[in-house]
Amino acid sequence: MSQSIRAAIIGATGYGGAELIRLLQAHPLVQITSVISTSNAGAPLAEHFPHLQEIVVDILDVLDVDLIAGKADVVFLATPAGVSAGLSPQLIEAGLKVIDISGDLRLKSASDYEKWYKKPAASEEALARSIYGLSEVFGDEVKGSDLIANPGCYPTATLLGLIPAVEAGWIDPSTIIIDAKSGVSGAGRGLGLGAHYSEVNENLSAYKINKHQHIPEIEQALSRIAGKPVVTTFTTHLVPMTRGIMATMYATLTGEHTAEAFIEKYQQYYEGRKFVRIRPLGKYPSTKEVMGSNYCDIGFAVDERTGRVTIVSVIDNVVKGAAGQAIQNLNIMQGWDETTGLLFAPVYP
Ligand SMILES: NC(=O)C1=CN([C@@H]2O[C@H](COP(=O)(O)OP(=O)(O)OC[C@H]3O[C@@H](n4cnc5c(N)ncnc54)[C@H](OP(=O)(O)O)[C@@H]3O)[C@@H](O)[C@H]2O)C=CC1
Ligand SMILES: CC(=O)N[C@@H](CCC(=O)OP(=O)(O)O)C(=O)O
Repeated sequence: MSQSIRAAIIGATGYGGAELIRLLQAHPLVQITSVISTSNAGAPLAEHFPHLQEIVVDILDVLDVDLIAGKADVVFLATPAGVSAGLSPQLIEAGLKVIDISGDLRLKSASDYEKWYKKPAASEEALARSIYGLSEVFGDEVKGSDLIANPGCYPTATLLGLIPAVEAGWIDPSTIIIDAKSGVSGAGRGLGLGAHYSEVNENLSAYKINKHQHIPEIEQALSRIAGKPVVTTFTTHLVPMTRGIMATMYATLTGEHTAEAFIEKYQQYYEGRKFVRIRPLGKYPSTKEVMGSNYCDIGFAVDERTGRVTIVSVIDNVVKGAAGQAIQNLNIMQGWDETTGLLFAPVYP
C-alpha cells in the first residue's frame, strides 16, 4: 500500500475549498489535518458546511505557514487571485508541496498575468517552477513537481477538447472560436450583483468578451502544442444553473477529417485516461452527464459544407475544473493511480 499523506486546505469556506474537503475526506491515501480560514479561524467546519459535519477535522485553523508545515505534507490553495503569488513561495520554502487552484501561477509571463488579472504577478522563480497541471496532457511534468498551477475551469474543458486536434494538425489553430458557458458556482461563494438570483434566473448573459483572464491561459497551452503563437476568440456566458461548463468550439479543418476520424483520434489520444470520455457518432454531452464527477465528456460533428468541426466539451467546474483535477494532480505527483479517490459516477438527474 502506498504511504498516505497529510493535507491542508486554505480557502476553506469557499466553494473550491469545500469541494476539496468533501472529496479528500473520501480519499484512501490522504488525511485532512488542517483546514484553514482567514475569516473564520476557530469556528467549527459544520457551522459553515452542515453537509460536511461528519468530517473529523472540524476546526478551522489560522493561516500560519509554520503551523501548516508542522501538520501537513501538501497544501491546496483555494484562494482568490493574488493570494498564492505571495504565499506559495513561503509554503514551498517550508518544505510543503503546493497545489494552487487559483490563476496566480498558470501564466508563465508575469506581464501577461498583470495585464489580464490586474494584480502584481508572482516572482519569476515561482512562475518558472510551477507546472501547469492539465493532468491528461502534462501529467509527466506533474509527476516530478512540488508546485502545481491547477488549470482554470474554462481552460480545462476547452483544452481537453482542442489539444488532440491541434497536435495532430487537423484544424487550423488561427480559426478557433470558443463559445463557453458556466454555472454560477464558477464565480465563487462571495456575494455580488452578477450572482444575485434575480439577475441570473431565467437569464443568459455574455460577459468579459475579449477580456476574460482565461484567454491567455488557453492561448499559452495551444501555442505550446502548435509550436507557434495561437490567438483565439473566446466568449463566456453565465447560465442559470449551479454547476457545469460547456465549451462549444469551432475550427476550420486542414483536410478531409470526418467526425468518425475525430472520435478515433481522441480515443487514441486519451487511451488509458479514465476521466476523458468520448461520445459516439451523433451524440453530444450535456453538463448534467458529468455533474459532481471528475469526467470531461467530448463529442464531435463535422460539417462538410463549411469545412469546420464542432467540438462540444463538458465538465463540472468545481470538480474537474478545480478540486477534482487538483486531487488527480496530487495522485500523479505521488505516483499513485490518477483515479484514486475520484472514481465516482456523476450525479443524475
Ligand atoms: N469556483 C470554481 O468553479 C473555480 C474556481 N477557481 C479558482 O479557485 C479559487 C477559489 O475559488 P472559489 O472557491 O470559487 O472562491 P470563493 O470565493 O468561493 O472562495 C475563496 C476563499 O478564499 C479565502 N480567502 C479570501 N481572501 C483570502 C485571503 N486574502 N487570503 C487567504 N484566503 C482568502 C476565503 O475563505 P476563508 O474566509 O475561509 O479564508 C474564501 O472563501 C479562485 O482563485 C477561483 O478563481 C478555479 C477553478 C474553478
Ligand atoms: C461564472 C464565472 O464567473 N466564472 C469565473 C471563473 C473564475 C475562475 O475560475 O478564475 P481563475 O481560473 O482565473 O481563478 C469567471 O468567468 O471569471
